[in-house]
Amino acid sequence: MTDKTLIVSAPGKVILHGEHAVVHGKVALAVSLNLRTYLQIGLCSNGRVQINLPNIDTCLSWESAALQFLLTTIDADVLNPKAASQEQVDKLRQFAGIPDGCVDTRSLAILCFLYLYGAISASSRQLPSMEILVWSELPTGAGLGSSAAYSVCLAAALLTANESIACPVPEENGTVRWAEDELELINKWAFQGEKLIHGNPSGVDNAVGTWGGALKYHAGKIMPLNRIPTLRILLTNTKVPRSTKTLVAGVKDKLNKFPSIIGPILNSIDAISCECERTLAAIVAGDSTEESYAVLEELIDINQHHLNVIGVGHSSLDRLCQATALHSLHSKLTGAGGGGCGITLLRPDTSPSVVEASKRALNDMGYDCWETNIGGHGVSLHSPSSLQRDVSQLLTRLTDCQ
Ligand SMILES: Nc1ncnc2c1ncn2[C@@H]1O[C@H](COP(=O)(O)OP(=O)(O)O)[C@@H](O)[C@H]1O
Ligand SMILES: C[C@@](O)(CCOP(=O)(O)O)CC(=O)O
Ligand SMILES: [Mg+2]
Repeated sequence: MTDKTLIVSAPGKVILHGEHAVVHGKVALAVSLNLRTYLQIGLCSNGRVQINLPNIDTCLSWESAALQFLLTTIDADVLNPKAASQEQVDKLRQFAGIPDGCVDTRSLAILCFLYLYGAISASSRQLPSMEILVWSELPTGAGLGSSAAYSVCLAAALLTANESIACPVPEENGTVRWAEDELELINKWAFQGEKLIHGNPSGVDNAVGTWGGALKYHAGKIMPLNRIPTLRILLTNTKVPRSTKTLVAGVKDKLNKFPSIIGPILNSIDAISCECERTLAAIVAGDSTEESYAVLEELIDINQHHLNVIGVGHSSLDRLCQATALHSLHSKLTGAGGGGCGITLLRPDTSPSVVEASKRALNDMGYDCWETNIGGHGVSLHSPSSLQRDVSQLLTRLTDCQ
């Protein structure tokens, strides 16, 4: 068991195309964001386990002895991650006082932590005393993969703390990543965490959180996208709350109810992702960029209509699309929809005045709006001095008031 304080981080993501369809085995294209979730873990000897989640105003602490039931409830092999059974989830719910069917932010975060902590500790038959602090730059529950970044950080930190994977040493002012097989293990455990939060996740979000960059995800296969141009994307948060778990379940119900109506729409979304990939490659190759951007814009419009048809749109997102269309810009929801965030594609030559006017219009509607940098690196371990000064100060302040 390592005795150091560790700081890990993982990026959020933007799904360009394929959300929801990817849950049903279709292709999705996703890129990591420069917004990250940070987790600080310190092992201690006070016989307690504490988890502090300031983004969701939650700080819980248990006597390790009270958590002993985890070792009898969860019989997991750390090298072979498996999903929590219904019986295990029921026991975790009972312990944490979470009624069945509760999908609020706090309940899902606690269930995810308890399962990963119990399952990753189960092989060593020990429940280490620790303090964990998780803080994120990502809005929670807005379609930017905060749940996956949370699960990836927890998996990486817990696996490193109990020495199931190596504890690489970052250089002064540096960050370091794990070996490929260790990243695979982190990703698999994070997927189990996502299952507790999403119900039936595709795995695309935790893959981006683990590996970063741009990737194509298809039926569990992760393929890095090497031929994509530097995309300019305006990200807008409508601030309308929603739950991925509820929206994913809604699409499944619709598909079961109308398989021959919804099935073809999911196939069409799959085709949109593939066409988008080809068009991005054409831009990199320098083929008629103007025309290619026009294709990307049309794909965004078609997909936004499809997402409305499968029931994951929202009037706040319709207003976002209309507001940007007034400036000849094209937008779609990103992530689970139902509110949350939308993306607007900017062309390389979209003028600053158009961007500013669009942002102003969206701000006036009460939305947050900013131009993003995409392509943040995957899950990483930080030396404290490598953190940006504002992040470092915030973690210190939050640690001091624990
Ligand atoms: N920083 C965080 N602290 C605690 N819990 C978090 C944090 N970020 C995400 N979560 C968990 O993830 C859930 C949000 O996941 P989800 O509905 O999939 O939205 P998204 O992944 O788009 O942000 C929250 O309800 C919470 O349980
Ligand atoms: C709707 C979905 O495709 C993406 C969900 O993303 P988010 O949780 O809204 O960031 C679900 C999934 O792929 O697991
Ligand atoms: Mg999520």
